[in-house]
Amino acid sequence: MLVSSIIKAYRLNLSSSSTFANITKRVYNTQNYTRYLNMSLTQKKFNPLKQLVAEKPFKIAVIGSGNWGTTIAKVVTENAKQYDKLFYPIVQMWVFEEEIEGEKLTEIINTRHENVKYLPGIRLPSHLVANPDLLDTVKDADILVFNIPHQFLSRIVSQLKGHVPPTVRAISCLKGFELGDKGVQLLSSFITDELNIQCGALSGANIAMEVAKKKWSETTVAYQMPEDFRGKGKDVDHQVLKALFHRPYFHVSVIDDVAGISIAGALKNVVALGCGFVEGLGWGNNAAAAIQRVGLGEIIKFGQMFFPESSVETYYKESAGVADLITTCSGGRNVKVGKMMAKTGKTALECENELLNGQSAQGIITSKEVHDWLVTCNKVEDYPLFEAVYQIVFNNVSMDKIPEMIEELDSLGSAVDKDSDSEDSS
Ligand SMILES: NC(=O)C1=CN([C@@H]2O[C@H](COP(=O)(O)OP(=O)(O)OC[C@H]3O[C@@H](n4cnc5c(N)ncnc54)[C@H](O)[C@@H]3O)[C@@H](O)[C@H]2O)C=CC1
Ligand SMILES: O=C(CO)COP(=O)(O)O
Repeated sequence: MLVSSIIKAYRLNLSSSSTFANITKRVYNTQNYTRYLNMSLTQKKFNPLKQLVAEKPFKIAVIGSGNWGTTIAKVVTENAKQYDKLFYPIVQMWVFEEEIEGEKLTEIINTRHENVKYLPGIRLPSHLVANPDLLDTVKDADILVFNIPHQFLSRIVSQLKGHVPPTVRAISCLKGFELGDKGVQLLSSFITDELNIQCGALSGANIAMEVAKKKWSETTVAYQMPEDFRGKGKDVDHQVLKALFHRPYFHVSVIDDVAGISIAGALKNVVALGCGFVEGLGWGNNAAAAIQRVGLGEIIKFGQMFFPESSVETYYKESAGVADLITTCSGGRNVKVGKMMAKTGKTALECENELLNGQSAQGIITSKEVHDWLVTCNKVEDYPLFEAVYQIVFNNVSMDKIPEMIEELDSLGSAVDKDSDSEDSS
């Protein structure tokens, strides 16, 4: 009886535009959660996304094949196979070609189904095709998933200009900003402006290797429906994006706040460098937590100041917010680079080269982009942590000075420590 009413609830939901998350909420609301847990797996596996059908299955192309690029390509290829009425089963992945011990990386991926350089030890689906030709990769694609280190985006986009019809939709998985004539820009907005295509973003607490190993995590996809939406089954909407990225081990929440998730994703990399500094100095967990607290405040302030369309809620409710800050500061590449800088005295670029085997710690460049932008706006003093990270990375300022550099002034406008110092010496 209960089971049939839950299945009925599922079906009711199907006829509305509810998402999987809403369905789960309804099950919770029945207050028969324990009995729900005891339902057979077959009943639980009823998946409303399987009902989605496209008039002509959407072709997917992934641009990028690094650590996260390859992982996301694996995720969407698994879904292309699962949702065969919605997606074309073969996914193209553009690879910046390089030779590994005399063999082309694309050939290795296409024959051994492993990206031995950027995602070693992970078996890739056989219908994921590595392609060294950018324009051939995107030919006839309906959905472009951008996933490269953000310093390469503008060059890639300029090569794509004139080769992507305006009906194509895109998602940017990059974390960073574009700083150009228009000031500081979201990468999704940059893609939209340059290619004249609608572009959303994917961002979350997602260390790539964990997702690649199918360890459970969450993410946030943000997409605003375009004015020229062509209709259900003909165009990309939130449900299609859920089907594209959601896996049993990779839970997706789809929202509208592209700016919020993008700002959080870009700036947490700068905070993670700062976190690495204090950890590398051996200052302990309290110091790391202090950096994250100040960092979260500056992230939210940056969003409100420069992208007022972003929602503060996104920073604490979504995986792309504080959860991403926590995971990156625990085990990401940026925190590792910061730690190594503190322990060895080497520069950020030396540490990136030595630690990451061709991968990128995006916080290094982002800290410069943020600094340059804040200088332009005369707002440097409002972001003492971002500025401290920039000064340490680019001007060799001593990390020991972090507490002074980020210290908040008391109501009298003076730093409390100065008083206590004079007490000590008296
Ligand atoms: N790795 C991770 O855990 C996560 C990364 N991200 C974000 O995803 C984006 C992509 O990161 P990853 O895939 O990890 O890249 P990565 O850090 O592994 O970078 C290596 C990639 O850059 C490519 N590359 C090197 N030189 C190039 C050039 N001149 N032009 C074009 N490509 C070149 C390499 O071929 C390789 O595919 C970044 O913005 C990152 O912040 C987001 C979530 C998780
Ligand atoms: O974005 C990430 C986790 O969500 C990865 O962070 P790193 O680039 O610091 O590894």
